Amino acid sequence: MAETKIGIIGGSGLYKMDALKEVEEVQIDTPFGLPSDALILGKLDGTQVTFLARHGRNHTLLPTELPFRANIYAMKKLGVDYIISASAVGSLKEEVKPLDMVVPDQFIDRTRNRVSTFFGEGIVAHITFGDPVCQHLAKIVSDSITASNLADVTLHSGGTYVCMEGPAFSTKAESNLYRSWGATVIGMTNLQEAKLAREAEIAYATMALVTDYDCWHPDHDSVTVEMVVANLQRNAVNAQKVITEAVRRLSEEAPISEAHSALKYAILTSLDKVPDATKQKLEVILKKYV
Ligand SMILES: CSC[C@H]1O[C@H](OP(=O)(O)O)[C@H](O)[C@@H]1O
Ligand SMILES: Nc1ncnc2[nH]cnc12
Repeated sequence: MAETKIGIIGGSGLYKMDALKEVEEVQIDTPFGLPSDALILGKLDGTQVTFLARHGRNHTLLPTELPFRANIYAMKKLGVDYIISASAVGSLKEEVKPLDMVVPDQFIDRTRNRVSTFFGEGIVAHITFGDPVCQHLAKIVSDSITASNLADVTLHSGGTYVCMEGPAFSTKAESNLYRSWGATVIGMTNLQEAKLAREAEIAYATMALVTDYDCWHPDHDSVTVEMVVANLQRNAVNAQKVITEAVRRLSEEAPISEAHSALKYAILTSLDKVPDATKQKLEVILKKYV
């Protein structure tokens, strides 16, 4: 099986990458169960990458049901050091319009039914998460959006992504609350991925595709799945162009990220006191340190 340093997680509307060549599907079992779908290994413009459809290729998993730990663990097992996430989001700001692209640099966690850590069962670790996105990778994604010269798409570099539980969209009171916090976009999936990727020492950044104005905007209809899907279909080709460019730059630059050493000072428990079963379970993540 080919080693691959670059992972792509495709969200709503991005269930496969048409430009992938020499494709191989691998089903990876993990101590946290099966990932959302088989991982697709292939070459994107000559660079080996791993692609995963976040909700499964037929969109069968709710945000709450996503096996976030299995997804990140499986990527780590394949040698992934960088993850680019493509995600549909609603806009919380007038100037961030449907079809625009945002590369968020902060998150607010409004989820309540999810496990967001690999640790526990005899090992305690606290990663630093003040800057939850890899700034080098985020810059590559932003620069790739600019370089792709997409008609009618404005890039917003930076901004706060509110991660809500779903599956229902927000109430107007919630949407306006997030606006009062200064947040930029809202989605249901990226916070756990970013946290678990950091724990697994994988650099993470998101290309957020704006599909709607959520429900706060007085001049726009409240968000519906129909609206999201229609805008995603318009944007899917753009998304793949940007990802191809970002993968090209990433394979050339291969920046060292602070994420790559996130566990260096984070693990509090002496490893000789960690139960063997836990060490085995986390082997893929801990191997540098044991
Ligand atoms: C189809 S609208 C709601 C759905 O879309 C986003 O998914 P993803 O982040 O995987 O692109 C949002 O988070 C919800 O899961
Ligand atoms: N308005 C919205 N709220 C939550 N997730 C979304 N994904 C796309 N649009 C969204």
